[in-house]
Amino acid sequence: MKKIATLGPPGTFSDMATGIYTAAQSDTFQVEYFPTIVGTLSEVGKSCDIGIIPIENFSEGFIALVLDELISADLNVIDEIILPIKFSMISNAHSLSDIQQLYVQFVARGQCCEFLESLHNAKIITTDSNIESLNRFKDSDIPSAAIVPSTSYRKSDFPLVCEEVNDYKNNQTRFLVISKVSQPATVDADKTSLIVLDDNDHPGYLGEVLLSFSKRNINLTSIISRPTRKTFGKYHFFIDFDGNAEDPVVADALKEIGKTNNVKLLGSYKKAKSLN
Ligand SMILES: O=C(O)C(=O)Cc1ccccc1
Repeated sequence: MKKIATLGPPGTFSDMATGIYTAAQSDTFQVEYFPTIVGTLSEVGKSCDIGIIPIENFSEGFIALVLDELISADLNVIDEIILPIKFSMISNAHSLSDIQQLYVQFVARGQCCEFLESLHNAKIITTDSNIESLNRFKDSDIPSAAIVPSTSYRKSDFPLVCEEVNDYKNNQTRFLVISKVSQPATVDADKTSLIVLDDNDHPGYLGEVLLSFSKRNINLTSIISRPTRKTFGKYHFFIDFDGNAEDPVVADALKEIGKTNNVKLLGSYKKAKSLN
């Protein structure tokens, strides 16, 4: 049976995304849980065949440490999943002003800024997963709180619950399905991800890359840079676009870009539908 790595413990949003993915596959998978996002990624191709990790929140943007891992590791993207994300705050205190400490996962923190700003007395403790926040809160013996997935608790168990503490009602996160072994793109793959690695900086560098797409009418869906962390002012570019790398027009664009740039093709896969 194939093994799939995801962020644990069970009940995280990553676990939910994993459930959606596995339910749609003909293969059966054994889910293996890891305590951190980077730890999850590092098990892909080792103890696990594939992995599922969050890559982008619709308001906060990309998760930098995932982008950095994709630059340095030899991994392929084979699918994506978009999940609605709703957070609640649960507490053992009776009023917000009594809360002394609050646990929140480091990605979740940026999605609940307004609510967290309103808590003046609480010390914020960041965690690696939303279920770690839940568990550490349950273990605490002082007035505490946690930001947790709205599906992860029973309202009647806590004296104080604030629902939908996420800044945006329509909050959602995109997850990638990652594989070490490159897999042939499915026939319905209509999106491609790549990284243009900065080792050819010159005037017009990015413009040339973009022109290879625009002159072929290929629609970019995202472009983002990450610093090389070797020299100030040097960046790698992550580009997502509509189309399959095996489509002749796309292949032609990639060939042209590849002539003068070091391109890391992450993969072509079926684009997930954004939720309204
Ligand atoms: O901790 C989780 O539940 C995760 O899967 C990471 C995460 C955090 C915030 C939004 C989406 C995913």
